[in-house]
Formats: sequence, structure tokens, C-alpha cells
Amino acid sequence: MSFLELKDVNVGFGPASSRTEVLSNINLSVKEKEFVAIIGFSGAGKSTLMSLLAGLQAPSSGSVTMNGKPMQGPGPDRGLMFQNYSLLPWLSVFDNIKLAVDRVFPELSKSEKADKIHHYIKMVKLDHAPDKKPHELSGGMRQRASLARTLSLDPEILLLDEPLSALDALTRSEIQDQILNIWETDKRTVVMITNDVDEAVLMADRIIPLTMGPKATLADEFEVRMERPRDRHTLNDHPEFMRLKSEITQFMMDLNEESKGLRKNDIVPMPDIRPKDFALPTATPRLKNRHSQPGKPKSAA
Ligand SMILES: Nc1ncnc2c1ncn2[C@@H]1O[C@H](COP(=O)(O)OP(=O)(O)OP(=O)(O)O)[C@@H](O)[C@H]1O
Repeated sequence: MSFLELKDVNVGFGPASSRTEVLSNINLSVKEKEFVAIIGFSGAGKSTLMSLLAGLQAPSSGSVTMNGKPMQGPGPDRGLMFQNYSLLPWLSVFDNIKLAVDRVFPELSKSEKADKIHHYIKMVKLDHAPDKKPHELSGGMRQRASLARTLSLDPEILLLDEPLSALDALTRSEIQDQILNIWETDKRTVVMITNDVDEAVLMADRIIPLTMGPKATLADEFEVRMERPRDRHTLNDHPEFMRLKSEITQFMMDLNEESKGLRKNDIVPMPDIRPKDFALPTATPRLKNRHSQPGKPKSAA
């Protein structure tokens, strides 16, 4: 049975007269403990898709189910992590995580909560900085704090919406490795949105492209049949990595070209009409006499 399932889902915004159909006919089935990457262009509807999976957005039609039950609103069983860190700036790393833990595990004692928080702070290698406020952290450290907060909720599924795209390449690979380590030890289900083909092939079991919007839909998936753990340092010599990377990149480029072609068809050719004369109309009497006093005809002087 599917763990998370979207069936014939459509999402549109706005009234009928000016409606934008963002997602169309989305069918997605995610198995437990799977790592699925959704890859797509900017503005295609990736975040809208993620909001559906998180229960933050209801479909206009179709169904979203988790564990066979219709999804009704967001819940702690789904841990969301966004590109922006969404940490409260006036709270330390520890207190940001505590806020989430207090809400989801009110039954735990103070020391049990502290143990839990420190466990995740250590997992993301921030044990040297639990008392630091977000402004005292680098971008990568903030994103790790945000990951620790998400993990501390013990979610059944991690929903990662381009969580690493604002980071430099080095920090990005470091956090990719951490997410992979956590996923491999804890074996949680992950759906990650990315626009980076290398990242998708390195991390995922399956990669599903989202076509260009409006009416974006999921295209046929690419299965990543590469053994784990995957070593980023030797990936470029791995024939399967190179094959997938080139196929997916080509597929995305074709999508882009196709959508440009569709846009061209939207352009209505105008008839080649030229005005007969570009000369300005002759000055009006009002302009001509604009310095003369009103109500005093010139002839009367
Ligand atoms: N609440 C909303 N009301 C109206 N339009 C919306 C709403 N949410 C999203 N859209 C529109 O849906 C389209 C897809 O937006 P979405 O944020 O899902 O794309 P995206 O692929 O995540 O983009 P990006 O990569 O740039 O973040 C956009 O045209 C956006 O304007």
C-alpha cells in the first residue's frame, strides 16, 4: 500500500474569470521509507505540490491520502523544511527546537525534552552552538538548526522544499550528506523538491520531473538504480550517474524548449498596418494663444 498518495489532483487559484490552473492531473504514490525527488523549473508549481503533501493546501479536485486516510490540514507527522530557515530570530537554536518539541510532545518531562533537543542538535553537528541566536549563525548552520527542529518532531515523512538552494556548494554538499546519513539510519520517508539534477541523482531512489506550468503535471519517473551509500567523490566516474544526469538534463531542456514553443503559439500575429502620416497635428488655437489674456481678443488691442 502507498504511504502517501495523490490521485487525479488539480489545483487552481482565483475566480473562474481569472483562474490560474497551476497543477493538473497529478498522480503520485510514495512508499514508506522511500526517497523521492521532484525536479522542476522555477514557477512550475513545486511549492504548491509540497503544500499539498504537507496538508497546507487542499486540492481543487482529486484526493491526497496518507496511510490510506484523507489528509486534513498540516500535522506533526509531516516535517516540512523550506529554503528559508523560518527560525525565530529572538530564540537560541535550543529554544527554537524546544518550541516545536513543547508543542508536539507536551507529555515529556523537562529533562526528556532537553535530551531530545540535544540529540538532534548533535545529529546535525551544532553541539557547539545550542545557545546561539540565528543572526550569530552562518546560512548552513541556520539550515542545520532548521533540520534539527524538523527532525525533533519525529515526523513520519520529511518534506524538503528546496532546502539547500540558498547555500554555497560546499555547505550544500555537507548538509546533503547529513540528510542522507539521517535518512539511512532513521529510514524515514523523504520527498524533496530540487532544481539540481546532481543533487537529485545523488540522493533519491526515484526522480520525478514536474512539467512547466500552467497546468503542470508529473512526467514519467527516472529510477536511480545506484547502490548506497553513494560516494559523491566518485560519482562523476559512475556510468549510471552520468547516464541519468544526461537523460534527465536533456528531458528538462526539451520541456523548456517545448514550453517556449507553446508560448510562441500564444502570440497573435498583428496585421501590417501603418498610419498614413506621422506628422503631428497642427497646433490648436488654444496652444497658439496660450500667452494671450483670456477674454481679451487680440483684435481689440
Ligand atoms: N495562493 C496562490 N494564489 C494565486 N496563485 C498562486 C498561489 N500560490 C501559487 N500561485 C501561482 O502558482 C504558480 C506556481 O507557484 P509555486 O510557488 O508553486 O511555484 P514554484 O515552482 O515553487 O516556484 P519557485 O521555484 O519560483 O519557488 C505561480 O504562477 C504562482 O503565482
